[in-house]
Amino acid sequence: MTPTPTPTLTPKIETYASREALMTGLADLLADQLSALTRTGRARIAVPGGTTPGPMLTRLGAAPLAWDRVAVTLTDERWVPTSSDRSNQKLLAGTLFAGAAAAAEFVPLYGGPREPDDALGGIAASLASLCLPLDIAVLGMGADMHTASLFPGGVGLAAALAADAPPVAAIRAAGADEPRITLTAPTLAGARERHVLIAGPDKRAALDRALEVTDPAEAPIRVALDGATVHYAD
Ligand SMILES: O=C1O[C@H](COP(=O)(O)O)[C@@H](O)[C@H](O)[C@H]1O
Repeated sequence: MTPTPTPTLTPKIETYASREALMTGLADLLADQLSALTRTGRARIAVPGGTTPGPMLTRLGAAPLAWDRVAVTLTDERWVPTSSDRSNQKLLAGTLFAGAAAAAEFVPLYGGPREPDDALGGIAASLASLCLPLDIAVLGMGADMHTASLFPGGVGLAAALAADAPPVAAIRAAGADEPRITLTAPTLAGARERHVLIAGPDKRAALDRALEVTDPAEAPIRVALDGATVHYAD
């Protein structure tokens, strides 16, 4: 397995005056990009879960665009029932899909109650037919430099970082409370547009660290940074 090479990276960094401006600014930018895509065809977007993107997803989901031409998936999912507060799918239900975006086609990454490894093939096939290649990937990042569920030190990380990795992989990591399923490095890097959403000085420091190291296994966010725009507020 050959790791995805990550050269010197120089993402564009957009700094916003406040978190509110960050959420609004990124949501409006994504709505513009999706609108442009749906004017001539279909659009495919992956969005993050976790604690940060809720307000951005709510505003994006209310945008008046042709959502029936948009396929949405997650960058990653926690392997928990969709009723769990840990579920990224549940987050989307209460934010993005609470608005006009309910008309979009959603491609879930959770396929329980099986083990994630047993569900990967079916999920990869759904993604390939409905959502890949991605037009837009919106990513979060943890202070440990993980993105999606590509956790440093995770079991399954090397396979998920490989240049020839399938679209999704299962990950188990000390930093994750439950097994995860994640879009892999080539799937994320293959998105035509990549936006990274981070808030707070801890994550800004983590981004700076990630730009200094060379090994994506140490700083998995690196797989998405080449040509990406990082959207940041304190
Ligand atoms: O576990 C996850 O973490 C990252 C970062 O989340 P945050 O809570 O620090 O904003 C997120 O992007 C990912 O989708 C999520 O599953």
